[in-house]
Amino acid sequence: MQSTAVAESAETSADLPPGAPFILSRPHGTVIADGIRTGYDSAHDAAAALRSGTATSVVGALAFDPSHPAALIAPQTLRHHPGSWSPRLQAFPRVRAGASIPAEDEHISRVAAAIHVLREPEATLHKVVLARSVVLHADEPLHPHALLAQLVANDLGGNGFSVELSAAGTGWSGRHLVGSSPEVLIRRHGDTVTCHPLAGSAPRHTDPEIDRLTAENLASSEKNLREHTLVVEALRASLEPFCTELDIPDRPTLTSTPQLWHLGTPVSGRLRDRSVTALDLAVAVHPTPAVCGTPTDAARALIGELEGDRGFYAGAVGWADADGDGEWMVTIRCAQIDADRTTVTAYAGGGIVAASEPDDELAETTTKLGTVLAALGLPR
Ligand SMILES: C=C(O[C@H]1C=CC=C(C(=O)O)[C@@H]1O)C(=O)O
Repeated sequence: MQSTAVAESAETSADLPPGAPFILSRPHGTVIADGIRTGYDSAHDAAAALRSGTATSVVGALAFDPSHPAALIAPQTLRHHPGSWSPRLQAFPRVRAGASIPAEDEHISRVAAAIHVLREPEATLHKVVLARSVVLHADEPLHPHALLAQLVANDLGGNGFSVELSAAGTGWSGRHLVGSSPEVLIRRHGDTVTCHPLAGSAPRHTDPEIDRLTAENLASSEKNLREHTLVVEALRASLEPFCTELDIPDRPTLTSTPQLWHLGTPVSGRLRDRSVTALDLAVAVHPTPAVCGTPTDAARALIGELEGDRGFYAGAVGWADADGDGEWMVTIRCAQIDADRTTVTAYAGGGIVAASEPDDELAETTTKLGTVLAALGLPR
């Protein structure tokens, strides 16, 4: 059995070594991994190592497509700090916005084509999440932790993550995934399982009255409630076999980021079998219809056809320890930083249902891209 140093620190401002391969900052605590004992490109191998005690903790990222390599490691040390990370902000190199992939018109056409399929009288596809990316160019290498620091500082809850992706193998060496996700895929603490699926969005407004009305409209929007229900029902089906009790409110509540309002449902359950780890649960529930669609296989096939490989966007990042506890976030509001650190690709998608409108869906992705763009000092 390996021994990984697991430290609990009382410091509020966690020290982040520049080479740390993993950090997850959350309002209730920050987890930092340092050093790499073993890399795993298979989530199943990592989960087995954790169960057998070969690894005493596992951190990293799952790709959007579960058949693609994961970027997981058993770290040398895993440190837990109370509260979110208090970053020291660093100066950025100049960053310029490049191409949208696909072009905005093409994204609108793809959404229109998906809506056509969803509206067919005999449609078996009920929802698909379509995404686009924007390529950004930095004049000088951009350290992933510099972007992370700004994302954490901008987020009200101090959410943020940075993961080194080399463990995924060829093509991923030296690349990073950095973001500030508001969506909890799964959290396990003892026998308590929680998650907070989000689906259904509206942009924030600087005028408080318009902002309030926007939120109210979102809470009663049939189209957004439909998008949301599909995610909650998929999670119910995935979690039921693992839980003796499952508490799922009938209606979602409003939750917000600096850029968006979302519909969210706080789900909680009691774990049937304590040998099931947070990583096992993440693998079991990913990808939810918040990033893929309903039914999963048909939606994933359409995404593959229209977008190609998403890499680690719309996957999951998180940690699990020897007790099986851990937390995994959905990798949205994020960017992949290439190995030379001058090319940064930011991603955003949105759930499409029969009642969606293509222009609104383009606007929604633009708003979501604002999380990363604002952190880099770029206008939306
Ligand atoms: C897929 C993304 O967001 C998901 C999470 C919240 C709301 C969503 C929506 O309203 O479409 C998406 O399901 C993204 O930000 O790239």
